[in-house]
Amino acid sequence: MKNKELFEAAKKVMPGGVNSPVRSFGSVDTPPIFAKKAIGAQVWDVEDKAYIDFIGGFGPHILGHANPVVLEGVAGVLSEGISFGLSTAIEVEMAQTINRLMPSMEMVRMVNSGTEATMSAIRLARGYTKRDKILKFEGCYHGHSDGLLIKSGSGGLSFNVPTSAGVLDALVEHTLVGQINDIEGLEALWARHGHELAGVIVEPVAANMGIVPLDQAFLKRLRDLTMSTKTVLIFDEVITGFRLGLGGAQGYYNIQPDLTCLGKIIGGGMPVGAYGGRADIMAHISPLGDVYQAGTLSGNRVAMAMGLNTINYLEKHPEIYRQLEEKAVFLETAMIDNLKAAGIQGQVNRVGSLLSLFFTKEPVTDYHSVMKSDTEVFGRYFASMLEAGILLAPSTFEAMFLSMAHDDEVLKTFIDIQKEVLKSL
Ligand SMILES: Cc1ncc(COP(=O)(O)O)c(C=O)c1O
Ligand SMILES: N[C@H](C=O)CCC(=O)O
Repeated sequence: MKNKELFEAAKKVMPGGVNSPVRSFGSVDTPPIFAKKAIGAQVWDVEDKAYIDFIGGFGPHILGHANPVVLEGVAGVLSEGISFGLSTAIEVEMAQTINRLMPSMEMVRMVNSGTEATMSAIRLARGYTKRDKILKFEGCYHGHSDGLLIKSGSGGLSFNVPTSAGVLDALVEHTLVGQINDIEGLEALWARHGHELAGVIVEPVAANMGIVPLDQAFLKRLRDLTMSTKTVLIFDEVITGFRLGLGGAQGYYNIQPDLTCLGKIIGGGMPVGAYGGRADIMAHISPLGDVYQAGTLSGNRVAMAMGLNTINYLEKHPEIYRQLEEKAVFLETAMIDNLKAAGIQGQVNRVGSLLSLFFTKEPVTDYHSVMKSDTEVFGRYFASMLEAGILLAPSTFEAMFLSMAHDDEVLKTFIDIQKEVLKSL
């Protein structure tokens, strides 16, 4: 079946024709493609058209799609059974590996998605502190658990439902919302509510309203304030974990949170999540403590094997992070040049191998400047790039992910195509 036929068929049996809203391409007003396969930096759709891919599965494929390194031994794992309702040795190895590379994660609990990780970390913060309120930041996305779907980023922002229907008012009431990079606002909020806060959750690099770097000074102030009130600081590193470096964003910024949430890369593309942190806090998780959290498929062997294959490779080849940085700087510079050549006022934001292009003349440093970017122009840019064989994430509010499979030739092809597309807008 072709893309169009599949979408028509899908819409009859799946809400919006998709299992995750962003995949509908709804916010860029373009019919979606259906993927058939992906290898390296390329994705093919069901009509066998090839695209250079910058979605990267929304983050896990740092080594490129279907990398043999990631898949090694997986067939053997499958043939021995993948979930037993019992613990397995590979789960211990995963926790030890995460703990070695991210020492703030003294204890680790595996779950099946980033959503589960953040939801569980919030519950733990509340159980540990015996307080109700939490703080999140406008435009940050932490998955789709009720209490975090408030002024959120990603699909919520793209589809204009940042605060979801169906979320209890009581949860909205207990979720305070701040602004990233606004130290004064943070201090004012702390003066009023600091002692009521169980936890603060933050993406240390905002990556779900496009890429918006957080100032180190802001993160540092957040760390100091949370310490002063014994509020649990939670870094949501579902995207940044093992992407900005082996030590994640916390290593990159040299700021240690109390709890960390991981996902994506640690499953090598399989459903996965993890949360972990200070042993004295994690000791409140069942069966040690009274904060309950469980999972039939948690720590499943395929996700553990593919995640460990990825992490072990990254650990053996730490030069990868320098190489990714070089690729990303090359791309960033060329994108800025392309914008100039086309006479378009735009902003390229980048942290490590995460990039964003915003169609706005002012620097993008927070939620409000993100919202000044022109989503209609982005829609036209997206559609023309797709037509020309470049697959971008289908929203201004999603990141561009680079992988080791994006070699010079691939990057140059992107740059040449982008130059022409920008001129045509
Ligand atoms: C920062 C962040 N946190 C949490 C999530 C939720 O992860 P998942 O989609 O695996 O539930 C995502 C992505 O979806 C994310 O980007
Ligand atoms: N921004 C989200 C994850 O990082 C996109 C994934 C999704 O919602 O399908």
